[in-house]
Amino acid sequence: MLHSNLLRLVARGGPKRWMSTTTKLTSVEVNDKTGIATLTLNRPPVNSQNVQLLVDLQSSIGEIESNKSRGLILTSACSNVFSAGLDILEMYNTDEERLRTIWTELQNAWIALYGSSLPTAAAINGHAPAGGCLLATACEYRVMLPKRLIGLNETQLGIIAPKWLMSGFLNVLPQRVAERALTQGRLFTTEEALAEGLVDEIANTKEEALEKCAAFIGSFTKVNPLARSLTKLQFRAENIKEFEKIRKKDVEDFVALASRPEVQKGMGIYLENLKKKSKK
Ligand SMILES: CCCCCCCC/C=C\C/C=C/C(=O)SCCNC(=O)CCNC(=O)[C@H](O)C(C)(C)COP(=O)(O)OP(=O)(O)OC[C@H]1O[C@@H](n2cnc3c(N)ncnc32)[C@H](O)[C@@H]1OP(=O)(O)O
Repeated sequence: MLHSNLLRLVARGGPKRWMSTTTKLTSVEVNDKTGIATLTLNRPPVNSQNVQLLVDLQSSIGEIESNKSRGLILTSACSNVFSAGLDILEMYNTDEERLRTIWTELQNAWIALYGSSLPTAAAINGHAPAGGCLLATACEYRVMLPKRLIGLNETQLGIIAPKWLMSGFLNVLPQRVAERALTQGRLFTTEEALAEGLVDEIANTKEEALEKCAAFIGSFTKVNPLARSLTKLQFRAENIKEFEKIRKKDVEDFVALASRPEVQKGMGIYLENLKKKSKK
């Protein structure tokens, strides 16, 4: 009781310490009382994942791990979007070297989060399609605001999510639900996501979502951290091993796919439609 009251107080603006951070598109704030770090994605308007955001994300995860925080909460500074996934503008009309860098940094960011020994939770305070869902499902626990969308919608864009990118999704959904959702490119509403187990709880505000994530991380207070992390990593080891085997080839596959003229044309149309929609 005392512990959960303390978490609530702290989530509402109790004593906080800003850590020194050299990154710009992510920030890290460690709560002095709980030792829990909040990692915020801060690339308005939609936290689309460009190389800089992905590199900053890795650096912030490293910072949190080396500062021995008790856990990590991933959230967004954007008011209605957790992350819109990869920055399509950055993948459009570019060269192979840039594509190689984008994909390598996406892989690096995913493995840093998925393979983190810390307890991790996502406070999903907005839409989380594609790469946004990837980051959320790399965490161990998800709390989402109502009436937002989450999912791997790649097939809707005519693209294929590789196996490693589905790992987190497959960790939380029954195979049958995951297969159907991935083949349909389905985006779940928050309420549907809760019913299927893609998210763990719903919160009405970002503050409440942070509080619930902190309570999840607080649930490990009495568990030996080494035993906890080794147990977590045993569950994830097979996916990590498979990923390590194919990661180089996966980069080349992505570069080949994303450079295809018809894929580039599709990206152009998709971007145009996004822009038209945002002007309405
Ligand atoms: C796509 C080709 C890929 C090639 C091959 C890849 C194979 C690998 C497979 C999987 C890996 C992962 C891939 C991805 O992550 S691809 C990205 C998929 N993301 C989406 O489909 C989401 C698109 N965005 C939206 O649906 C909405 O923006 C929203 C629901 C997230 C938020 O809606 P709203 O708050 O209404 O904002 P706007 O739509 O008005 O957007 C504001 C602004 O931002 C621009 N924008 C949105 N998303 C992106 C994005 N992903 N990349 C770049 N820019 C984006 C949008 O165009 C607006 O711009 P403005 O008009 O200039 O203001």
